[in-house]
Amino acid sequence: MHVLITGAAGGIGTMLRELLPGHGHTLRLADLRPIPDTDSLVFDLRDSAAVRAAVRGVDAVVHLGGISVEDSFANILGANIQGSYELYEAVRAEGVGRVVYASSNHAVGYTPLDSPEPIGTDIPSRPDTYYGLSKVFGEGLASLYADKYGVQTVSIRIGSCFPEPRSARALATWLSPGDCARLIHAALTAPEVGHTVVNGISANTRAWWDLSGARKLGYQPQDDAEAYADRLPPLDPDSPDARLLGGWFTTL
Ligand SMILES: NC(=O)c1ccc[n+]([C@@H]2O[C@H](COP(=O)([O-])OP(=O)(O)OC[C@H]3O[C@@H](n4cnc5c(N)ncnc54)[C@H](O)[C@@H]3O)[C@@H](O)[C@H]2O)c1
Ligand SMILES: O=C(O)[C@H]1O[C@@H](O)[C@H](O)[C@@H](O)[C@@H]1O
Repeated sequence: MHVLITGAAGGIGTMLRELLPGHGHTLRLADLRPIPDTDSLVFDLRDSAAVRAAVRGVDAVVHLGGISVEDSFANILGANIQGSYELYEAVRAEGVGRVVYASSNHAVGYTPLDSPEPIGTDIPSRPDTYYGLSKVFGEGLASLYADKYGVQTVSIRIGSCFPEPRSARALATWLSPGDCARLIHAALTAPEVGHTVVNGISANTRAWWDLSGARKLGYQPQDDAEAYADRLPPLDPDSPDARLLGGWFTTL
């Protein structure tokens, strides 16, 4: 498939630039920042004309662009809320069939981790930050554009996607680079997804998230954060990281 990646200069974008071509995809790259040694597109997602030109002719968009941590409401409003709106408007207008949307665990970050059952995606929105709130908006936007205009989206509530787990919390939430590419490939290619929300982590021994939705798309995770457990300090059972899905973001 011909795929536009927004936010392609970022952490996940950098991993996907390496890994998605191995799944058979041809990439067009976009970000606010130039990507050295590439002919990437450089524009702000709030620029509707630039966004429209960027999506023209692709089969799908992997939408990673935006602010990926907590910030002022004004900044989140521009980059994540308006930026995602401009992206969906462009996709609709140019007849692009599919978006893979980088949602986040922080859309449901105040969910308590006290259930004996794995946590699915059929839980209420409980954003833990303005950042998480923008991900609730993004999932709502995807739902609207699927129902009203037939734009298909897989919204992936990503856990913690970094080269290695960075904390004891990430022993549950880690999404390895390889599994991230496998999940995004599944989200790009699964038939008839309408708007589907899935959780996005590796096959972690300590996972509290249910991966059945992602597996239904064809995702077969191959990594487990447990391999890094010896190197990380233990989880304090009284800390937000142990008690709430969004962990320390609830303290921001
Ligand atoms: N890394 C994770 O663990 C994780 C977890 C959950 C969700 N996500 C989501 O996945 C996506 C990618 O995450 P990441 O870790 O690579 O983040 P990142 O911050 O490294 O990358 C985001 C990119 O978006 C670009 N960007 C920001 N504002 C923009 C704008 N107005 N117009 C155009 N581009 C803009 C930035 O320049 C940056 O390169 C983000 O949407 C993030 O919220 C990431
Ligand atoms: O919860 C997490 O670990 C991650 O959640 C993502 O949404 C954020 O973009 C990232 O900065 C966090 O590290």
